[in-house]
Amino acid sequence: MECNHLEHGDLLMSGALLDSFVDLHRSQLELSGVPRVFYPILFDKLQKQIFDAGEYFGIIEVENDEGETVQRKVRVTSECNILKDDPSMIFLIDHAYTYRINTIRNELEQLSELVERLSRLMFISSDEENKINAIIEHMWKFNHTYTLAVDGGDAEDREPYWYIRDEFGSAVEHCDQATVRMAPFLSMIDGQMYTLLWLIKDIECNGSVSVDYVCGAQDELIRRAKLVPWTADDLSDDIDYQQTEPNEQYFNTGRQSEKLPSSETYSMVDLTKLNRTINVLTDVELVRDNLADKRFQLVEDLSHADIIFTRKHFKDFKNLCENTQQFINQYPFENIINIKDLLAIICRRTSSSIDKETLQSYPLWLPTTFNLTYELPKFISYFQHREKKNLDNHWIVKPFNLARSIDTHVTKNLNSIIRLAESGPKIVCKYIDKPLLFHREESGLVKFDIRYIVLLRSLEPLKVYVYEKFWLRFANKPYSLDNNYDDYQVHFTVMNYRYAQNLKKITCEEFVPLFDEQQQNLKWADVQENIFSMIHQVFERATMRKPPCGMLPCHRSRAVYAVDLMLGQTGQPYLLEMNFMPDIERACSYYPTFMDDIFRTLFLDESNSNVIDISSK
Ligand SMILES: Nc1ncnc2c1ncn2[C@@H]1O[C@H](COP(=O)(O)OP(=O)(O)OP(=O)(O)O)[C@@H](O)[C@H]1O
Repeated sequence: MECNHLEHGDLLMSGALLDSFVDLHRSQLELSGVPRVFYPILFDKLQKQIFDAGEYFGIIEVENDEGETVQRKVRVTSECNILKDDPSMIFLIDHAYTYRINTIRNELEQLSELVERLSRLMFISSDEENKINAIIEHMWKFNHTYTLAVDGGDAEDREPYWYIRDEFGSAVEHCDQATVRMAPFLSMIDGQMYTLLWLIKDIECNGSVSVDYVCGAQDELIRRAKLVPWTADDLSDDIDYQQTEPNEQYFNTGRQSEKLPSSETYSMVDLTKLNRTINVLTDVELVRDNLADKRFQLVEDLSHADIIFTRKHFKDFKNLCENTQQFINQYPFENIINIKDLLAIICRRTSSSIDKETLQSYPLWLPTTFNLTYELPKFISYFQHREKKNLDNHWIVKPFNLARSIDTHVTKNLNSIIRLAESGPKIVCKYIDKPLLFHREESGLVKFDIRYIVLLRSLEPLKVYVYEKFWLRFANKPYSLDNNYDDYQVHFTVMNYRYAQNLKKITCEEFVPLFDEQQQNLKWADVQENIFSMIHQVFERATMRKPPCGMLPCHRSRAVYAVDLMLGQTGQPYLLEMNFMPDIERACSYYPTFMDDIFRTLFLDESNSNVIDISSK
C-alpha cells in the first residue's frame, strides 16, 4: 500500500509567509535542533491547528494484576513504516497543564476536573486519599520546564514555568536509542506553547516511539544520575559522596575576570594623611543622602575622587592601583563569597570530608551544599546514604545568583531536586529542619533569619568589623515540617517582596531581651560570639588560595557585605549567604550615623562604638 504523508502539505502557502514564520521562530527552532526539512509542514500544522499524531500513532496501556493501568507506551499504528526524511513527520502536542511550582497547590484546589485528568495521566490510584499531594509528588516524572526571557518586568517573572504534556505526549517512553525528539515551542502565530515531536529514526509499523528523557547529557554517569526519577537507580554503593574542591577553571567559568595590578608594589595611600577633605564619587543615593561627616565631600568628577563607591561591578584594579591614588568599595574576586556555589566551596576549605558514620559535613556552620550541575551523582549518593540511615532529608534548592528566594524550593523529594536543576543552574543545601524559633505574638513560633553588615577593611592582615546593629526577618506563619513545603509564609523569611502586609518589624534592641527571655538555655551574647567567629572564618578561608580561587588582598579595596544567617535549635549559626552592596535603606533610616560609621571605619580606620572589631575572633 502506498502511503501519502504529504496530505497536509499542499504547500501553497506563499514563500514569503513561510520565511517570516522561520525568521520569527529561528532561534527556537535552531536551539531545539528541529531539522529544516520540517519547517514548511510545521508552519502549516500550526496555522491550521492540525493535531494528526493519532493517524500514525496509538497508545497502548500496560495493566497490573488488579487491572489498573500502570504504564502507557506509544506505538506506530500506520500500516507502513514512517520515515525520518518525510517532511510531514513533525507533530504538535498539546499541554494538559502549565503552572509555576509555588502556585500549583492553590490552583489544583480550584480545578477538580484537572485533578482527575492528571491523576489518570500519572497513574494515581483512585483510592489515593489526597490526590493533590500525590500529583505534586509524582509530577516530577511527567513535567518539563521553560523560562520566558523577559525584558524589564518584575524579577518574579523569571520564575520558570513547568508543564505537563497531554496524554499522548506523556506516554512517550524513555530510550537511550530514541526514535523521536521532543521540544517545547512557543508559536508566535497564536502565542501558545506546544510540544513538537519529530522523527529522528525510521520506525516500522508497531515500532516503539521513544525519546531520550535526558537528551543532551553525554557523560554516562550524569545520564545515570539524571535518569533516577524514572529508574529509581541506587547510586549509593557506586558513587563516593565526598566533595573535592574544583580546579581553577571552575572558578573562572562564567565570570569576567578582573584586571589585577602586576605586583604588590603599587603605592599605599593613607587617607588620614591627606590634609584635605576626602572626595567621594558615588552612584549610591543613600551615600549621597546620609554621609554627613564633614571630612568627606561628594564630587562628580572621577579624576577628583579619592573614593569610588559604586553599585556597578568594578573590574580594572590594575589601573586603579598603578595609575591612581584612589580607593574602591570592592575586592578583586569577591564573587567567591557572593555567589552561592563558590561560597560553599571556599567555606569547606580545611574541613572537607563528610563523616562516614554520622554523615555530618563540616564546617558545622555551613548547611551541606552540592552544586546540582557538577555534583549531581555525589548528591544523589549522599541523599540515598542519608535515606538508608533514616536521617532527615529535607533540602532547599536555590539558584546560584538570584535573590528574593526566586525559584527556591523546599523538598524531600529526590526526583524534584534532580529535575529542578533543569530550570537553571542551582545548588541544593541541607534544609535547617530544626531551626531556632521566635515567638511572634500574633502568629506563634516562627522561623527567622538574621542579617549583619560586615565591613572589610583589609584582608592582609585581616581587619574585619561588624556593625553592632543587626536586622531580623521573620516568617509569617508558625513553623512546621508537616506543613506543605510550598507554603512560602512558613518556610521563608524574606517577606518584603511577597506577603509584605504581614511583615514583622522589630529592631535588634527589642529582639535581644526577648531572645534571652524566650531561650532559657541560650544567651544572645554567646550566640553572637559564635556568629562573629563564623564570619571571621569565612574571610580566612576566602584568602587561603590565590585568585581566581580566593579573594585578592588589594590595599585599595574596602567593602561592605551583608551576611545572612539562621540559627539551629541549639543556637548553632548557619551561614545562608553573603551579599555585595546590600540594601542599607533600613540601616540608614533607623541609625542616622550608619553611613558615617561605615566610612570612618573603612577609610579612616577609626574605632567606633557602633562597630565591633572581629579581626581576632
Ligand atoms: N538551609 C536553609 N534551611 C532553612 N531555610 C533556609 C535555608 N536556606 C535558606 N532558607 C530560607 O530561605 C530564605 C532565602 O534564602 P537565601 O537568603 O539563601 O536566598 P535569597 O533568595 O538570596 O534571599 P535574599 O533575599 O536574602 O537575597 C532565607 O531567608 C531562609 O528563610
